[in-house]
Amino acid sequence: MSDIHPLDQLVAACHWIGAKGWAPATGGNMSVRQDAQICLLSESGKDKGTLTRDDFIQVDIATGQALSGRKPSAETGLHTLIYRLFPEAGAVLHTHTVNATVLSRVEQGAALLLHGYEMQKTLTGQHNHLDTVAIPVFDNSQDIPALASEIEDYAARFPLRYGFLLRGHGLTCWGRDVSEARRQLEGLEFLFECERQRRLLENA
Ligand SMILES: CSC[C@@H](O)[C@@H](O)C(=O)COP(=O)(O)O
Ligand SMILES: [Zn+2]
Repeated sequence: MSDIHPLDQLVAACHWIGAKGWAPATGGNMSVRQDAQICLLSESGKDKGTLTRDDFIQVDIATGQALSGRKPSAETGLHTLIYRLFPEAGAVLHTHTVNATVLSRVEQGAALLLHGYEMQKTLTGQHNHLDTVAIPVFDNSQDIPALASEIEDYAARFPLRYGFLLRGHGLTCWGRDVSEARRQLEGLEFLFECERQRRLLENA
Protein backbone atom coordinates (compact mmCIF):
# COMPACT_ATOMS: atom_id res chain seq x y z
CA MET A 1 0.00 0.00 0.00
CA SER A 2 1.47 3.37 -1.04
CA ASP A 3 2.31 5.91 1.69
CA ILE A 4 1.51 8.70 -0.80
CA HIS A 5 -1.86 10.34 -0.10
CA PRO A 6 -4.53 9.05 -2.53
CA LEU A 7 -5.25 12.57 -3.79
CA ASP A 8 -1.56 13.07 -4.62
CA GLN A 9 -1.60 9.71 -6.39
CA LEU A 10 -4.64 10.90 -8.38
CA VAL A 11 -2.96 14.19 -9.32
CA ALA A 12 0.04 12.22 -10.62
CA ALA A 13 -2.34 9.95 -12.57
CA CYS A 14 -3.98 13.02 -14.15
CA HIS A 15 -0.59 14.32 -15.28
CA TRP A 16 0.24 10.86 -16.68
CA ILE A 17 -3.11 10.75 -18.53
CA GLY A 18 -2.53 14.25 -19.89
CA ALA A 19 0.95 13.33 -21.08
CA LYS A 20 -0.54 10.34 -22.90
CA GLY A 21 -2.97 12.66 -24.72
CA TRP A 22 -5.90 10.75 -23.23
CA ALA A 23 -7.73 13.84 -21.89
CA PRO A 24 -7.49 16.40 -24.70
CA ALA A 25 -9.09 19.87 -24.61
CA THR A 26 -10.49 19.59 -21.03
CA GLY A 27 -12.01 16.18 -21.78
CA GLY A 28 -11.91 13.54 -19.07
CA ASN A 29 -12.57 13.57 -15.34
CA MET A 30 -11.06 11.77 -12.37
CA SER A 31 -11.97 11.10 -8.76
CA VAL A 32 -10.84 9.33 -5.61
CA ARG A 33 -12.92 8.07 -2.71
CA GLN A 34 -12.31 9.97 0.56
CA ASP A 35 -14.55 7.69 2.66
CA ALA A 36 -17.91 5.91 2.49
CA GLN A 37 -19.76 9.20 2.07
CA ILE A 38 -17.43 11.57 0.19
CA CYS A 39 -15.37 11.48 -3.00
CA LEU A 40 -13.03 14.10 -4.45
CA LEU A 41 -13.90 14.98 -8.06
CA SER A 42 -12.03 17.03 -10.64
CA GLU A 43 -13.44 20.52 -11.22
CA SER A 44 -15.44 20.91 -14.43
CA GLY A 45 -13.89 22.50 -17.51
CA LYS A 46 -10.24 22.32 -16.45
CA ASP A 47 -7.33 20.84 -18.36
CA LYS A 48 -7.06 17.49 -16.63
CA GLY A 49 -3.41 17.04 -17.50
CA THR A 50 -2.40 20.00 -15.30
CA LEU A 51 -4.69 19.57 -12.30
CA THR A 52 -3.42 20.22 -8.78
CA ARG A 53 -4.80 19.11 -5.40
CA ASP A 54 -6.79 22.37 -5.27
CA ASP A 55 -8.73 21.40 -8.40
CA PHE A 56 -10.62 18.59 -6.66
CA ILE A 57 -14.01 19.13 -5.03
CA GLN A 58 -15.69 17.17 -2.22
CA VAL A 59 -18.89 15.51 -3.47
CA ASP A 60 -21.53 13.60 -1.51
CA ILE A 61 -21.62 10.07 -2.99
CA ALA A 62 -25.27 9.50 -2.05
CA THR A 63 -26.61 12.74 -3.58
CA GLY A 64 -23.96 13.72 -6.15
CA GLN A 65 -23.96 17.22 -4.69
CA ALA A 66 -20.80 19.26 -4.17
CA LEU A 67 -20.10 20.29 -0.57
CA SER A 68 -18.83 23.69 -1.78
CA GLY A 69 -20.03 26.21 -4.37
CA ARG A 70 -17.54 25.11 -7.03
CA LYS A 71 -18.67 23.00 -10.01
CA PRO A 72 -17.47 19.41 -10.10
CA SER A 73 -17.37 17.40 -13.31
CA ALA A 74 -20.39 17.41 -15.63
CA GLU A 75 -20.15 13.60 -15.24
CA THR A 76 -20.16 13.58 -11.44
CA GLY A 77 -23.21 11.31 -11.47
CA LEU A 78 -21.25 8.56 -13.20
CA HIS A 79 -18.46 8.66 -10.62
CA THR A 80 -20.83 8.62 -7.64
CA LEU A 81 -22.76 5.75 -9.27
CA ILE A 82 -19.58 3.65 -9.36
CA TYR A 83 -18.82 4.45 -5.72
CA ARG A 84 -22.38 3.43 -4.75
CA LEU A 85 -22.34 0.24 -6.85
CA PHE A 86 -18.89 -0.88 -5.72
CA PRO A 87 -17.98 -0.11 -2.07
CA GLU A 88 -14.48 -1.41 -2.86
CA ALA A 89 -13.99 1.19 -5.63
CA GLY A 90 -11.39 3.74 -4.55
CA ALA A 91 -10.73 5.67 -7.77
CA VAL A 92 -12.54 6.37 -11.05
CA LEU A 93 -10.88 7.55 -14.27
CA HIS A 94 -12.70 8.85 -17.35
CA THR A 95 -10.74 9.50 -20.54
CA HIS A 96 -11.36 10.62 -24.12
CA THR A 97 -8.95 8.59 -26.20
CA VAL A 98 -9.17 8.17 -29.97
CA ASN A 99 -9.34 4.39 -29.58
CA ALA A 100 -12.24 4.47 -27.10
CA THR A 101 -14.05 7.18 -29.05
CA VAL A 102 -13.76 5.44 -32.44
CA LEU A 103 -14.13 1.81 -31.36
CA SER A 104 -17.29 2.64 -29.39
CA ARG A 105 -18.82 3.98 -32.62
CA VAL A 106 -17.63 1.12 -34.83
CA GLU A 107 -19.00 -1.44 -32.36
CA GLN A 108 -22.75 -1.43 -32.93
CA GLY A 109 -23.49 -4.07 -30.32
CA ALA A 110 -24.18 -3.69 -26.58
CA ALA A 111 -20.58 -4.57 -25.67
CA LEU A 112 -17.07 -4.50 -27.11
CA LEU A 113 -15.80 -8.08 -26.88
CA LEU A 114 -12.06 -8.60 -26.37
CA HIS A 115 -10.71 -12.10 -26.91
CA GLY A 116 -7.36 -13.77 -27.57
CA TYR A 117 -5.12 -11.02 -26.18
CA GLU A 118 -2.45 -11.86 -23.58
CA MET A 119 -2.81 -8.37 -22.14
CA GLN A 120 -6.35 -9.21 -21.03
CA LYS A 121 -4.49 -10.56 -18.02
CA THR A 122 -3.64 -6.98 -16.95
CA LEU A 123 -7.30 -6.64 -15.96
CA THR A 124 -8.10 -7.58 -12.37
CA GLY A 125 -9.44 -11.13 -12.19
CA GLN A 126 -8.42 -12.06 -15.73
CA HIS A 127 -6.08 -15.06 -16.04
CA ASN A 128 -6.47 -16.40 -19.57
CA HIS A 129 -6.27 -14.88 -23.05
CA LEU A 130 -8.91 -17.40 -24.14
CA ASP A 131 -11.55 -15.75 -21.97
CA THR A 132 -13.76 -13.06 -23.48
CA VAL A 133 -13.77 -9.64 -21.80
CA ALA A 134 -16.98 -7.68 -22.42
CA ILE A 135 -16.84 -3.89 -22.11
CA PRO A 136 -20.43 -2.55 -22.30
CA VAL A 137 -21.09 0.31 -24.71
CA PHE A 138 -23.82 2.83 -23.86
CA ASP A 139 -25.11 5.49 -26.24
CA ASN A 140 -23.74 8.86 -25.26
CA SER A 141 -26.07 11.34 -23.56
CA GLN A 142 -25.91 14.78 -21.94
CA ASP A 143 -28.60 13.58 -19.50
CA ILE A 144 -26.24 12.17 -16.90
CA PRO A 145 -28.94 11.09 -14.40
CA ALA A 146 -30.67 9.08 -17.17
CA LEU A 147 -27.34 7.62 -18.29
CA ALA A 148 -26.43 6.69 -14.72
CA SER A 149 -29.80 4.98 -14.33
CA GLU A 150 -29.25 2.99 -17.54
CA ILE A 151 -25.81 1.88 -16.34
CA GLU A 152 -27.22 0.97 -12.91
CA ASP A 153 -29.94 -1.14 -14.57
CA TYR A 154 -27.26 -2.89 -16.62
CA ALA A 155 -25.15 -3.58 -13.53
CA ALA A 156 -28.18 -5.18 -11.85
CA ARG A 157 -28.35 -7.75 -14.66
CA PHE A 158 -24.80 -8.21 -15.91
CA PRO A 159 -21.26 -8.06 -14.46
CA LEU A 160 -19.78 -4.56 -14.70
CA ARG A 161 -16.18 -5.37 -13.87
CA TYR A 162 -13.67 -3.30 -15.79
CA GLY A 163 -15.38 -0.19 -17.13
CA PHE A 164 -17.82 0.99 -19.73
CA LEU A 165 -17.67 2.90 -23.01
CA LEU A 166 -19.85 5.85 -24.00
CA ARG A 167 -20.39 5.73 -27.77
CA GLY A 168 -18.37 8.39 -29.55
CA HIS A 169 -17.26 9.77 -26.18
CA GLY A 170 -14.81 7.74 -24.10
CA LEU A 171 -14.09 5.22 -21.36
CA THR A 172 -14.82 5.17 -17.64
CA CYS A 173 -12.93 2.63 -15.54
CA TRP A 174 -12.09 2.18 -11.86
CA GLY A 175 -10.08 0.28 -9.31
CA ARG A 176 -9.71 -0.34 -5.60
CA ASP A 177 -7.11 2.41 -5.55
CA VAL A 178 -5.49 4.84 -7.97
CA SER A 179 -2.78 2.35 -8.88
CA GLU A 180 -5.28 -0.34 -9.92
CA ALA A 181 -7.44 2.19 -11.80
CA ARG A 182 -4.34 3.32 -13.73
CA ARG A 183 -3.50 -0.28 -14.59
CA GLN A 184 -7.03 -1.00 -15.75
CA LEU A 185 -6.98 2.15 -17.89
CA GLU A 186 -3.59 1.37 -19.42
CA GLY A 187 -4.54 -2.26 -20.05
CA LEU A 188 -7.89 -1.39 -21.63
CA GLU A 189 -6.34 1.33 -23.78
CA PHE A 190 -3.71 -1.14 -25.03
CA LEU A 191 -6.46 -3.68 -25.81
CA PHE A 192 -8.56 -1.04 -27.59
CA GLU A 193 -5.57 -0.13 -29.77
CA CYS A 194 -5.01 -3.81 -30.62
CA GLU A 195 -8.69 -4.32 -31.43
CA ARG A 196 -8.85 -1.18 -33.57
CA GLN A 197 -5.78 -2.28 -35.53
CA ARG A 198 -7.10 -5.83 -35.87
CA ARG A 199 -10.39 -4.62 -37.32
CA LEU A 200 -8.57 -2.27 -39.71
CA LEU A 201 -6.21 -5.01 -40.95
CA GLU A 202 -8.92 -7.63 -41.24
CA ASN A 203 -11.08 -5.27 -43.29
CA ALA A 204 -8.19 -3.99 -45.44
C1 LIG B 1 -14.70 19.00 -23.64
S1 LIG B 1 -16.38 18.66 -23.41
C2 LIG B 1 -16.27 17.09 -22.62
C3 LIG B 1 -17.22 17.04 -21.44
O1 LIG B 1 -18.54 17.22 -21.88
C4 LIG B 1 -17.11 15.70 -20.68
O2 LIG B 1 -17.35 14.63 -21.57
C5 LIG B 1 -15.79 15.51 -20.01
O3 LIG B 1 -15.22 14.43 -20.08
C6 LIG B 1 -15.21 16.64 -19.23
O4 LIG B 1 -16.21 17.31 -18.52
P1 LIG B 1 -15.85 17.96 -17.08
O5 LIG B 1 -17.11 18.66 -16.66
O6 LIG B 1 -14.69 18.89 -17.30
O7 LIG B 1 -15.48 16.82 -16.16
ZN1 LIG C 1 -16.33 12.82 -21.03
